[in-house]
Amino acid sequence: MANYKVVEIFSSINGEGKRAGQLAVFIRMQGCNLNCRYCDTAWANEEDCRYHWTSTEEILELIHSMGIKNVTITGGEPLLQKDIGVLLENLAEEKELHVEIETNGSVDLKPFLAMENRPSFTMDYKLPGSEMEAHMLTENFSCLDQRDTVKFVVAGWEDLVRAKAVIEQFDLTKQCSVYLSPVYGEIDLEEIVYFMKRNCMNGVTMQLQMHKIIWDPQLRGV
Ligand SMILES: C[S@@+](CC[C@H](N)C(=O)[O-])C[C@H]1O[C@@H](n2cnc3c(N)ncnc32)[C@H](O)[C@@H]1O
Ligand SMILES: Nc1nc2[nH]cc(C(=O)O)c2c(=O)[nH]1
Ligand code: SF4
Ligand SMILES: [Mg+2]
Repeated sequence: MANYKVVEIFSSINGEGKRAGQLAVFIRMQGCNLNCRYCDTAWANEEDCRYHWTSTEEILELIHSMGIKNVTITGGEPLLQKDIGVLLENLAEEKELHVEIETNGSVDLKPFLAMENRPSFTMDYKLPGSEMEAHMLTENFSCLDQRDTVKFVVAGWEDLVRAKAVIEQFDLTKQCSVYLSPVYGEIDLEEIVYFMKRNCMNGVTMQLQMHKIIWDPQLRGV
């Protein structure tokens, strides 16, 4: 039986991405292969973080019991779960659901492409401010289409400059949605708008994490 290390399941409005503001069920998995300097869920990556081995059936049942049609799988790094393909296949069969998966840009997406009704990927490209850029697999860009998003979380000017270079090098706005999002509380928000205007960044969306405005940014399960 396929099981997953789940640290929390909750419903909220999605604070990020194309469906920001809509209700979603969040499934957060334990563990990550990266260690972004600013990670807001570092607690979920700790070896001794308490998790619950949860089966595919239990996850499906919970989603149905909540009556919510958007599902966000996150972590930690959800694509590191050994059986994640089984969960994604099962969710893909539920045609009324819209499933998205938040992934850190270091895990190969190819194994998940063949599936019918595959989930939407929101793939981070980690910038210098994360100290994790060396782990990025740029081959992943060619796996993405209009269902998907590349997200750049920016800590400062250097990150903005690098994000622009990557967007241009891979012509990302033609391929998928492209988002710029601030590292919470670190960068002057006006600086992002100024940079976008100065560089005429058409087709790029700036987005703030809505849940950190509504609730205490440290709060879990929202
Ligand atoms: C916690 S991660 C989990 C999924 C996956 N490991 C990843 O990095 O995409 C979910 C999203 O939160 C973002 N994030 C983490 N810490 C943040 C912070 N301090 N401010 C803004 N966004 C942050 C990540 O960049 C990612 O887009
Ligand atoms: N409300 C809310 N929306 C989110 N969208 C992506 C999240 C994540 O942690 O991946 C997240 C989260 O933690 N909370
Ligand atoms: S990849 Fe995601 S979960 Fe892992 S450390 Fe970075 S932001 Fe946190
Ligand atoms: Mg979060």
